[in-house]
Amino acid sequence: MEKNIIAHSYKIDVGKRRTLSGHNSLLIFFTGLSGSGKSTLANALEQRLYQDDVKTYVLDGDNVRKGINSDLTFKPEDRSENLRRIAEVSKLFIDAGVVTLAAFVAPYEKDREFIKQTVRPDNYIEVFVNTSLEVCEQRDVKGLYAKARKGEIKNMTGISAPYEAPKNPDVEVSNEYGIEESIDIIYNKIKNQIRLKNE
Ligand SMILES: Nc1ncnc2c1ncn2[C@@H]1O[C@H](COP(=O)(O)OS(=O)(=O)O)[C@@H](OP(=O)(O)O)[C@H]1O
Ligand SMILES: Nc1ncnc2c1ncn2[C@@H]1O[C@H](COP(=O)(O)OP(=O)(O)O)[C@@H](O)[C@H]1O
Repeated sequence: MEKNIIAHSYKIDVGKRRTLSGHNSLLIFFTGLSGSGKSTLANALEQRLYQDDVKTYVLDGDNVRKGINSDLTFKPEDRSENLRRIAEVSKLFIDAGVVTLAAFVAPYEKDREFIKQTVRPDNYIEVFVNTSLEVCEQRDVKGLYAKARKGEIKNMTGISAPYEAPKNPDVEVSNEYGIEESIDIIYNKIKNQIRLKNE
């Protein structure tokens, strides 16, 4: 009992923590087809924020699907579970004051809405990387589209599984913009929501 009281007295309540200098609560969520440029843009934006001394972390397939979510496939229900866990992890990161950048296909509207509600809508910026299937397939960064066309991969988004395009994203970019131009667009959208270290 006493232990609980002591533990509680050391807890900073979330509202107070958010007023600490440099504390940020933001999830920048990049959605789009495989090869659309999500990871490239998330990492480039992270570099830009790094120059502002903002604490960041990038979540993507490389560090999530190979680790905490290595038990999941690309069936719709597993994608939902993948994104549910990503939402909960993002919530912890942003509660710790880290600007979190997430790059996932997230093809279903209901899963994206779940993420938004989990981190709270005020803390959520949706970036739709609207690169066409044609361009993604030409890039075929990981050779997945070729495999999907040959039937070697099932449930490939854009080929044999759907992508529900966001109807109302906060930001939309595409391959018509260069990488730097896309970063400028996204940065301008979020800069007022980022608290700088020395503010
Ligand atoms: N069937 C199928 N469909 C789509 N993508 C596939 C598939 N199989 C493997 N990959 C690779 O896994 C990455 C997508 O994983 P995500 O966790 O972002 O997907 S999802 O949000 O759960 O839908 C995706 O990474 P990115 O290319 O970075 O988007 C692919 O490289
Ligand atoms: N305007 C652009 N925005 C983002 N990526 C681009 C752009 N033009 C070309 N690319 C290239 O497209 C590829 C996209 O791959 P990646 O970022 O891994 O996509 P995703 O994470 O969506 O699967 C990279 O090789 C990147 O250099």
